[in-house]
Amino acid sequence: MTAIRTDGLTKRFGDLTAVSGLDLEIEEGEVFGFLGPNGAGKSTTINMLLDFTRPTAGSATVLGYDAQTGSDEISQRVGILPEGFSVYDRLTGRKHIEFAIQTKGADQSPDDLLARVGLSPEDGDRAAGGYSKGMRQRLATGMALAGDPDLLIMDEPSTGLDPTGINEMQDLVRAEAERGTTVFFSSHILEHVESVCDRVGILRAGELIALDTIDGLRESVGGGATMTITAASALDGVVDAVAAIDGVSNVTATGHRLEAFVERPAAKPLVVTTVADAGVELTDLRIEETSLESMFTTLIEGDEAAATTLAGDVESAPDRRVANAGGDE
Ligand SMILES: Nc1ncnc2c1ncn2[C@@H]1O[C@H](COP(=O)(O)OP(=O)(O)OP(=O)(O)O)[C@@H](O)[C@H]1O
Repeated sequence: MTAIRTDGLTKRFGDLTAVSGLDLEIEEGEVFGFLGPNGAGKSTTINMLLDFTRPTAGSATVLGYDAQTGSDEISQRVGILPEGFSVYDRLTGRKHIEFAIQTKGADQSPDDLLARVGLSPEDGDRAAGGYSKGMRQRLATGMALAGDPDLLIMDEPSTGLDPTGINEMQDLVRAEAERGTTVFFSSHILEHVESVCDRVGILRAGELIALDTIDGLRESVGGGATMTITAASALDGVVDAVAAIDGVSNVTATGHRLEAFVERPAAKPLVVTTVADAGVELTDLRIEETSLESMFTTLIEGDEAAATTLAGDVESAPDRRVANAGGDE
C-alpha cells in the first residue's frame, strides 16, 4: 500500500507559494527523508498531510485515507513528532507517555514505550523539565509511537541535538523502520538523513527538485571533480585545448595554475595529456571530487545548474509548474 501520496499538492499564503504542485508517492515500510532549507515548505506539506492546514490545490492521501475527509482515521494511525516539541516541565516522562497512550485509545505499557526509545523506568519517574534535549526528543518520539502507528512523521527531529543526540535519533528511526513502520522525516541537513533513508525528496522554495535514493543522488553528482594542475611554466596557452575536451568546463588559468571542472571520469587523463602534449612540465595535480553534501549545499543555496543535475528524476516538474501557474489563490 502507498503510505503517502500527494497529487499536485499546493499551498499559497497570499502571494507566496509555500508548496507548489507536489507529487509524491511513499511506499509502506519506506524511510523517506524530506529535505530542504528553512522555508522550503516542509512543515507546510506535513501540515497538509495531517489536515492542520488545507491545500490551495491538489490532494493527498495518508495510509489510503483522504487527508481532509479521513483526518480522524489518519490521526489514529499516524504518530507525529512535531517541530520544536516542548515538554510539560513538571510532569514526569511516564505521565507524558500515559497521556499519549490515552489519546490514541491504546492499551500499552508506558514502560515498554519508554524502553523502546531508550528511557529507563527511573528516567520515566523524573519530571521532564529536567531532561536533556536528547531525552526530550526521545520522550517526544515515545509519545509519537503510542498506539503503534503505521506511519511516523517527524518534523526536523534533529533540531537542537548535539552529534550524540543526532546519532541516537538515527538509531531510533532505524529501529522503527525494522519494525516495519513507515517513517517520513524532514530535515534541512542531508547528513542527518543520509544514513537512514531509503529515498529522499529535496524541496526548494516549494518545488520538488530531486526525488531519488541516496545512491541515485550520488550517481547524479558522481564523476564531477575539480582538477587543479600546477606546472613549471605559465598555463594560459593550454586553456583552449583543455576546454575543448568533451566533459570539461570552467577552465581557468592563473600563472602556473590551471583549474578545470571535469564531469566525466574518462576526461581526467585527457586533461593531463593535453597539458603535457603542449610541452608544459607538470609539477602537481590535485583532484577534488564533488561530494553529495557539497552538491546539496550548492543546490539549496540556489544553484540552477546543480538543481538541473539532481532534478533528472523529477520528470514532471516543469509541467507541474505550468499546470499550477494559474487558478490558485
Ligand atoms: N501560516 C502562514 N502564513 C504565511 N506564510 C506562511 C505560513 N506558514 C508558512 N508560511 C511560509 O511558507 C513558507 C514555507 O514554510 P515552512 O514552514 O513550510 O518551511 P519549512 O521548510 O518547514 O522551514 P523550516 O525548516 O524553517 O521549518 C515560508 O516562506 C513561510 O514563511
